[in-house]
Amino acid sequence: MTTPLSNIRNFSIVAHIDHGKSTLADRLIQMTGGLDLREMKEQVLDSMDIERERGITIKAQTVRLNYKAKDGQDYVLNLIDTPGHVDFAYEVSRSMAAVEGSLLVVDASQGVEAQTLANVYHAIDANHEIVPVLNKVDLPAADVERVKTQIEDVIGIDASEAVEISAKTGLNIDAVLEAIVTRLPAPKGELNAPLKALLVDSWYDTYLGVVVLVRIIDGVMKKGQRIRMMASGAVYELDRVAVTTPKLVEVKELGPGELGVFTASIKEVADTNVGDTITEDKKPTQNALPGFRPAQPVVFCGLFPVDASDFDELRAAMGKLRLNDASFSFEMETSAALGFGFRCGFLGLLHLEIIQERLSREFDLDLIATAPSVVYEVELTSGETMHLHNPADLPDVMKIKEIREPWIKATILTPDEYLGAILKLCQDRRGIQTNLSYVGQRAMVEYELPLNEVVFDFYDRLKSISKGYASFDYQLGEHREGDLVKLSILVNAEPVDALSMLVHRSVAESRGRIMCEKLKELIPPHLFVIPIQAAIGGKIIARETVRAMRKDVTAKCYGGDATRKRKLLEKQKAGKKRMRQFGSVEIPQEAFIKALKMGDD
Ligand SMILES: Nc1nc2c(ncn2[C@@H]2O[C@H](COP(=O)(O)OP(=O)(O)OP(=O)(O)O)[C@@H](O)[C@H]2O)c(=O)[nH]1
Repeated sequence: MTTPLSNIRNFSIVAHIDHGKSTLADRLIQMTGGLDLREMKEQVLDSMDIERERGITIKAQTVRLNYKAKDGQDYVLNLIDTPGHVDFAYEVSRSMAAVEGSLLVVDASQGVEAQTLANVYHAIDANHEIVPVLNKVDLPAADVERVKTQIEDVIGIDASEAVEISAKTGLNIDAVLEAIVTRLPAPKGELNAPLKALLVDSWYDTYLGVVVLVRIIDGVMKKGQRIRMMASGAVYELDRVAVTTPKLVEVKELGPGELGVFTASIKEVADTNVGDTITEDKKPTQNALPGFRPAQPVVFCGLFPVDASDFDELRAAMGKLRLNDASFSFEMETSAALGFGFRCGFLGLLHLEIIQERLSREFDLDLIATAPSVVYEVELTSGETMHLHNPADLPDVMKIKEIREPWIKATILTPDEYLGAILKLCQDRRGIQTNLSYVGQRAMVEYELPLNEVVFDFYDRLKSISKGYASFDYQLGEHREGDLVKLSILVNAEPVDALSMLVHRSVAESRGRIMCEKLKELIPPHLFVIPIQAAIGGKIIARETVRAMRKDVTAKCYGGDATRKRKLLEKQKAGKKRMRQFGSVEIPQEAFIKALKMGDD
């Protein structure tokens, strides 16, 4: 017997980073007996180690709670915990499509902040009923009235009935549960219609294989059923149907309005399309649900093992990561300086750093991330056109008729106060403004921009100059001819292809100078002077020098103190591990990321 629709509530929690979303989720689980205290590890929903250490949520987690309300009825509350960081906005919007309402958590001592706005817009766009929750009222700095006014002025939703809580002490958590029941709508759906379910997410579990998270819209999903993925046409037989509390608990069936998971011996995550509609093979629904646009990579770069013999391990590791993170794309690449590696696409700089951190931590791989690039069309004087993935492969300029670069149509939403700084940023990145209008309190500006001006730090620059309030989306446009030149970086007169990039002639000199200045700070002194140069073709356009210094760290410890000498040499050896040898110069691997940040940080 499935739960009647009127006794189901599906909701997400949206908040600015660190405002208390995960702590509140833990409290709700504790209050509804999802797990007993012994099982309640700190932040039970933030499952990945990196999430716990960085204190951020990456994957949306779903929990089913059983709650006896004050009206004496039993309710099923399905909670989706969503990522707060903008890199994972795509996860947020997908989770929103699966539920009917949101708790908007705002730290009563901080007030409405960047991601509060960015994430609540996702909830508003998904037509959610929104219940404001003021958290951390235990803090002396909490100012409930100010924050209520702010929510009404900045976001434009009524906060007079905001629930005031402390997720830390447990104050008033029961009022949140009552608000979920009384103020959020029950889902709609037809029990006797053909099965129609939304594929919300999928991941790879070492024991269960591919697990798929679904929201049932109509009909019933049960073990043994033959289902069809409407986008791919693939047909599977359900091995098991379950709910996550957050432990996985098998159930006989899932009815309309319910959130749950299934396994069906699906080989890999890539066989599932998030946003797809799932129906019963022999009695399919007539109309599929509106799907999701696949997440588009915003940042592209090359990833290479510091130690070339790690290549096969890197390939295997990336395949495993891809199983769990469908938004991470990669293809093989070779570099003269770095050997074999992969050109990868990410949702943003944080996503890049997390993938790199996971690869080094979970697979013990030391990697180098190279200069970002996009795919250029190079028309040669011979008449043929080549697709250039790697700037290092640019043919001799005498053979090039023209280079065409990909452009995008970008839409930026921002509170009016940041508009000026954003227009300047777009101008500096060769942007062409095509439209400027107002959507409520927000300015909406549309720009055509070269993709190579966006791939690396545009997104982060946009966030930092707008304090995270601006949101950015883009559609790929056509390729256009551009006066592009290859900017090479030479360290100790050796070209480092991993740092070469194609840039517009008008910005080549300033980019070259910034790169040399950064590398001068990032490359440690050696026993000899190291010249660092930027060049276009054979012409040097910028130069810095790394001074020489005595390198014998043990020179200071004389006499018999062998222990100290050994410790110092061990420390020096460990430091070498993360270096990459270029000719006679050792370049630390983080230099490749930091040198490329064009911002002032
Ligand atoms: N004083 C106080 N601290 C709280 C309260 N709720 C959460 N915190 C603390 O605030 C910090 C962030 O809490 P989280 O629940 O991880 O915040 P979050 O919104 O989940 O952050 P992300 O997972 O990064 O999105 C933690 O140190 C919590 O202990 C509260 O009610 N009062």
